[in-house]
Amino acid sequence: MRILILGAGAVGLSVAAKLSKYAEVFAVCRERCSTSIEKDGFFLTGIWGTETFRFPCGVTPPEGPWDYIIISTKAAATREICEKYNHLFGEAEVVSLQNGIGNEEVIAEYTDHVIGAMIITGFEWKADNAVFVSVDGGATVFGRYTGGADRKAELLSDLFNKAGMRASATDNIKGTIWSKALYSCSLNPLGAVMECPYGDLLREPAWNIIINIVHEAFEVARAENISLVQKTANEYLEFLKTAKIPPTAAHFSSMYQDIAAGRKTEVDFINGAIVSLGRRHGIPTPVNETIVNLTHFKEELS
Ligand SMILES: NC(=O)C1=CN([C@@H]2O[C@H](COP(=O)(O)OP(=O)(O)OC[C@H]3O[C@@H](n4cnc5c(N)ncnc54)[C@H](OP(=O)(O)O)[C@@H]3O)[C@@H](O)[C@H]2O)C=CC1
Ligand SMILES: CC(C)(CO)C(=O)C(=O)O
Repeated sequence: MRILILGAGAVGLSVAAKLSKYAEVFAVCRERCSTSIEKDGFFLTGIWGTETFRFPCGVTPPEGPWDYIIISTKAAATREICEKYNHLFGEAEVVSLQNGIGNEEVIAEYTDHVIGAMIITGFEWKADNAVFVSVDGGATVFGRYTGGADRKAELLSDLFNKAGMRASATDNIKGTIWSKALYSCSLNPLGAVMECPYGDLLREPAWNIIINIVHEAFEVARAENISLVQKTANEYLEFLKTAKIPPTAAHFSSMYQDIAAGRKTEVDFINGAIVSLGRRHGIPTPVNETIVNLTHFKEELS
């Protein structure tokens, strides 16, 4: 199987490393990363174990055809990646291994072969050729975009499992992506602005804000006809508190890490997407809008 990973950073390089033992993989990454990886290998540490990997990577992808093309940039770069590399898409299944709402819609403008994914494992840069895998909030889930059972999504999930990365396939990838977006819009920006790990957000003043974020987002999800496992905002909040926060309680959000490193966050594709979809449906989302502004304010101050 031939797999191309486009925009390989903390997530993409780690996944490339693990898959490289079972498939022909090439990771398109920044030159600083490929230079270090070619010289010393790629170091993975943390809950997936400690191992050094060697796999092909660089700034220029080899020719296709590819079976799967995995996009693993931040959401803001999805269109740029599609513009630059859509000539390689061919019959490949193009997979969004990203956070946020809207990546699959962008990819679908360039190909009919779109697979969505939801990943809830934590990856932190340690060097240009080193990543620490910090937390595991559940299996990675793949599914045909926009829905339905799908053999190609199942095959990819099987390969991830074989390579030691917990995965499954779903016939409702939209619902799965939205469920992660609800988790991210509740915890990610607040953790960044307040500079605290997820576990601290269970304290009452933070939780009061999260209640409002989730209620607004839930109304938008309903207007978008998203099928979620939890049928009410309160049910989701209970799930967040009891099932999702505990395994990632010590984690500092990726937006916190982005701001600390002087990068822009993905807030526009998480809470910002709730705000813009809310506008489309005439649903007020003042708390999510405030969170977007607060996060941008924090980005500017840092
Ligand atoms: N890190 C985590 O714990 C998790 C992340 N996610 C999601 O996964 C996605 C990827 O996250 P993550 O890996 O952390 O992000 P990173 O920023 O570490 O990785 C993306 C990489 O793509 C590079 N890149 C951007 N554009 C191009 C291009 N045109 N050509 C080559 N390389 C390019 C970036 O370089 P540069 O920075 O120089 O632009 C960066 O190295 C995000 O949507 C994130 O929210 C989901 C679950 C957990
Ligand atoms: C690392 C983790 C599990 C927690 O936020 C995550 O999935 C993310 O940042 O998107």
